[in-house]
Amino acid sequence: MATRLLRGTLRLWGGRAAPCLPLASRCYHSGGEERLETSSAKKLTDIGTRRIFSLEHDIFRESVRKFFQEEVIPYHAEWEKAGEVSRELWGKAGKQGLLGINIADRHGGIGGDLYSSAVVWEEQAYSNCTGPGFALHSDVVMPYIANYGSEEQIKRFIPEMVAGKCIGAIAMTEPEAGSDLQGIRTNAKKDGSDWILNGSKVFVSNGWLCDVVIVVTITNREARSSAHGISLFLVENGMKGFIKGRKLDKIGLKAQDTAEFFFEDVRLPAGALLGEENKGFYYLMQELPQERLIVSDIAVSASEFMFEETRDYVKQRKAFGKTVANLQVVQHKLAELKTSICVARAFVDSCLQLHRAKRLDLATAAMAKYWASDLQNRVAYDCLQLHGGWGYMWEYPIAKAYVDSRVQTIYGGTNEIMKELIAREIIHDQ
Ligand SMILES: Cc1cc2nc3c(=O)[nH]c(=O)nc-3n(C[C@H](O)[C@H](O)[C@H](O)COP(=O)(O)OP(=O)(O)OC[C@H]3O[C@@H](n4cnc5c(N)ncnc54)[C@H](O)[C@@H]3O)c2cc1C
Repeated sequence: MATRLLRGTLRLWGGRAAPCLPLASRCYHSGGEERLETSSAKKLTDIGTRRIFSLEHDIFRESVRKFFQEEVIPYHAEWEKAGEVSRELWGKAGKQGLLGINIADRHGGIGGDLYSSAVVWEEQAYSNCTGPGFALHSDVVMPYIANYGSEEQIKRFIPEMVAGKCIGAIAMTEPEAGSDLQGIRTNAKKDGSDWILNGSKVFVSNGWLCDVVIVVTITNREARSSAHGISLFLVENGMKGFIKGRKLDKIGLKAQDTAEFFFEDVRLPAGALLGEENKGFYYLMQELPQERLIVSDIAVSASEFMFEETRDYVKQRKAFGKTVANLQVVQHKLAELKTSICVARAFVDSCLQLHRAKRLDLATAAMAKYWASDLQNRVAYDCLQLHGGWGYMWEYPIAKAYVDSRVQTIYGGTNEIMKELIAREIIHDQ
């Protein structure tokens, strides 16, 4: 399996094997002291920076960057019009070894480390293309199946998902319940050994294209709290009574196929239950820090991208006989932006390190998500402003980056909920 991760890499090495692989199961040399942090690098998006990464990650990053440049950027405008990316892209990503990187190879995943997954999240943010829901599929949905699924479920779904033949989604939010997950109404009742599922879900990323969706469901209304009566089910496209409503018309993420679902007496076999009955809320609490870490890493990466776009723009745009970059007020704004982004990068890199060591707690992940996504929106605002009127035009990448930033403070748990989690930890009696 590991060879798949290196497929792109090998090309760069002229077909020779790279010195060592960034595998989850293997101890490898980190980059060490000689690697520049982004604050000292020529560009915030440079390859070969940040001490959490190694040379092997750099080689992998080269191949991922090339993938986004060749297979995603040229088609993205077309996908924005269609409201979805092509299925073919998923197959190409699977062939390139970009899906399920951090899933153990004993489960049919690629067996790469967390940092290699982060390389894919970051390179997608640098490409300014938000259509492909790779991070959600690989690093949100697949871990639930790998960590809580039966052997049969793992064998059935993981290899197909790694190949990009089966697209995954997760449906928690309902029209009447988002932040307050315990208020969901979608329910499953036992009928012999089967379950009968009824209800609806909304805002499901990858929803239109997905082949399998994890549905968060009430299974015990009499539980001492609703958190103790929630279960997860794997629901497959084409099941009778599983209806995909429509692709939702969003202000940004135009190529992302966010959808709504209806479940009308969907008969689920016992084998569709993911993990144990009524343990769903516990599984969500275990997995949500990773989802929030992804949002924070993407937020900082998007900020790095917007900063570099803006640096280039102000250095060539002329006003009052000199470039805009020559104006001191602009220089100070750039200094503020760069400092804020580099400070956020340092914290998020430290969270990546903690998570790799399985030490990232709920409140720290919430801090990263809240801080980085808020920053992304401030950076988007200031960078668009520095582009003047052209920044408001869709043909300029900053316009797309601006609208795509907005949702980051909302999904994965709103930033108000993040503050609740952080505050709870602060006032919690030791
Ligand atoms: C593009 C997009 C993609 C998404 N993808 C997915 C997905 O794949 N799967 C999925 O399940 N969901 C997804 N979501 C849903 C997202 O996670 C929810 O929108 C989010 O959790 C907020 O829930 P809500 O929209 O119901 O807002 P509400 O819960 O109704 O909140 C409304 C406002 O009240 C505030 N609020 C609520 N409770 C509190 C509180 N206790 N203290 C302070 N303020 C509070 C909120 O912060 C918010 O500002 C997606 C959403 C979007 C927009």
